[in-house]
Amino acid sequence: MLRLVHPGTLTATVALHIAVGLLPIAFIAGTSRLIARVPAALAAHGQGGHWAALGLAPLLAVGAFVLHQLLTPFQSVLGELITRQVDGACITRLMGCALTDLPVAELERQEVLDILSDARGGFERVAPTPGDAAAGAVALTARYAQLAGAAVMVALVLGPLPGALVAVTALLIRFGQRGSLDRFGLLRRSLAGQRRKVAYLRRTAGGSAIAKETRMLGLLPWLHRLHTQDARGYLEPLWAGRRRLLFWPFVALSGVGLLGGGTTLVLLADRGADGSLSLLQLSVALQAVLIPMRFGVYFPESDVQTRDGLAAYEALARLEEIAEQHRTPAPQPVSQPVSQPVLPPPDGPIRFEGVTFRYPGSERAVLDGLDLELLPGRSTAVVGLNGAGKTTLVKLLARLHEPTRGRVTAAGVDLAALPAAAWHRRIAVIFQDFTRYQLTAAENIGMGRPDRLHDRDALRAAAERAGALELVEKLPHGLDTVLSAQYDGGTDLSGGQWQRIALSRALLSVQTGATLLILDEPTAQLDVRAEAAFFDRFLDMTRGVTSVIIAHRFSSVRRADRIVVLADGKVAESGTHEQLMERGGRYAELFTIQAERFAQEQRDDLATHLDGAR
Ligand SMILES: Nc1ncnc2c1ncn2[C@@H]1O[C@H](COP(=O)(O)OP(=O)(O)OP(=O)(O)O)[C@@H](O)[C@H]1O
Repeated sequence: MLRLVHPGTLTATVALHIAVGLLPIAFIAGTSRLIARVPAALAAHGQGGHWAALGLAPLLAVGAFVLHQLLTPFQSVLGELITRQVDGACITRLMGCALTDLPVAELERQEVLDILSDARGGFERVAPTPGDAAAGAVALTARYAQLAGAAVMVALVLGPLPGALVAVTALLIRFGQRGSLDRFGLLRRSLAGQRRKVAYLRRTAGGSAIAKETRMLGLLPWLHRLHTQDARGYLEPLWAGRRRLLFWPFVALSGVGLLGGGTTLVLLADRGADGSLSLLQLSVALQAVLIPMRFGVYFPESDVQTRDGLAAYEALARLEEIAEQHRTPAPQPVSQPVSQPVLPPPDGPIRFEGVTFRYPGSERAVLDGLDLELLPGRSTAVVGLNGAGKTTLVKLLARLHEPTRGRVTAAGVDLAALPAAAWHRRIAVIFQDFTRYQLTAAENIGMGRPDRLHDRDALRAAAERAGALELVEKLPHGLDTVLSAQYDGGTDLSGGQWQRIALSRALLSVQTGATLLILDEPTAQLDVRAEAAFFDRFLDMTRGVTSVIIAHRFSSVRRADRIVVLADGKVAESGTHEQLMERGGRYAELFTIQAERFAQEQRDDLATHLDGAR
């Protein structure tokens, strides 16, 4: 991890810590010399020579003290610099890993989510970060420099054996405690799942979204109970572990410290009593012996930082390892030539060929031998009941998951053989839960093609095609308005307005090279009529583009070139609206039920309206 620190910063920090660590040793030397000179100064008192009798000792003591005070603040300044450098590099790696390198299937695995939560917790400064760990580790040089200085002083006064004794005692305590801390760190890591639950509840309860429901439904006591229960599930094993792994070893190690320190002090007292030590030696050794004794406590500048910060760094390293396992191509037999993936022509048909898909850890096949062809330049609407697998189909098409069996091809080329990034550039998707970035309108639209983010004409053209230009122009700062009222001059958008922005984003991709447009029910917040109008407009605007539209309400997509009904993991029916109605099958049945319900709702609305008017 220290490789992430700029060499100049690292060298300067280590040098500073060594200086700050050794200055107390110089102070001990100065004060001891001062004490030793006191009798001579007293003798010279009144004869005007008492300052001269003290010699340079006061200067050494005061100089060491003042310099120590002056340099100490720079320790935290340089420590902060190390923290920033390491965290900056790590956060870039974490973003790359979580947002692109890790396959989506991995991001849905419990174990990976736990690791991710630990890594993210570290970077969000919920716990010490890897940068804090690096700064804390470097800060230890001050402690060890001081220990070395103290041991040398004891050795000079009492001999090499007592010098070695104080050093070894301090190191034994230190490494004993470090071991305890590491074991405690492992326990903490094993509780990642529980910790994630508590963190989720705290984050949710701290946000504004839940406030309305909490008031309306009187959820507060229930939330309190849930929080207490989850917090106990996490904290009780942690506390028990702290007693077992930290407290009792601490008591035992304190005994070791007492033995080593006590032996040295007894030796010192004995040598002092028999007159074989001068006042200077006695003072030096007495003060020096106290320094190793401080190794009996945890170091506030380093211990928690290295334990938790390293855990976050290790979590990042494990995520990168998982991502790497997916990146490594399967070894090819030596006799077979390595084939380069060929990008399919953009105007070929896309086919699902006998595609079966199970989510990791699930026995149920969501798609079960599905065959489906998406015709180039035409719109295909995919409809079906809740849980029929419509979104799953989109995920396979977008290569966020790979089929368990069968394949998806574009112009005959298996998508699995293509680099995912190249395929992604061919697609524009609006997901059900598309991201509403708290950024400017320009950036929200420009996300469709980040390399065209500054091409205002392209952004406007996309907004115009999506019917969002008027909306954008009415914003307080036009395209530069932040789409969140939480920022100065920013504004919130309605669900429908957001959909238009998302559509502009997708159309920008199409304008600049994407050849397949996918809409996964981005109209959930619209009423029936608005949804139908949205899809009609969409179909008009994207004529000639290969598009896939997922919809709940059958009536909304009746104008699609082809409608596909998904059921039991397969295509149950397909055709135009008219063909499917004529056929009188599942589509016709569900369409009629939905149409009747809609007509009834309209009659009810009208009756309520008339009652109110009377
Ligand atoms: N990440 C996942 N892990 C395990 N099962 C999942 C996952 N995502 C979806 N499923 C399951 O797969 C099935 C199909 O889900 P999918 O979201 O594809 O349906 P859908 O037709 O889009 O439904 P809806 O109309 O409600 O959006 C459901 O039974 C769902 O529970």
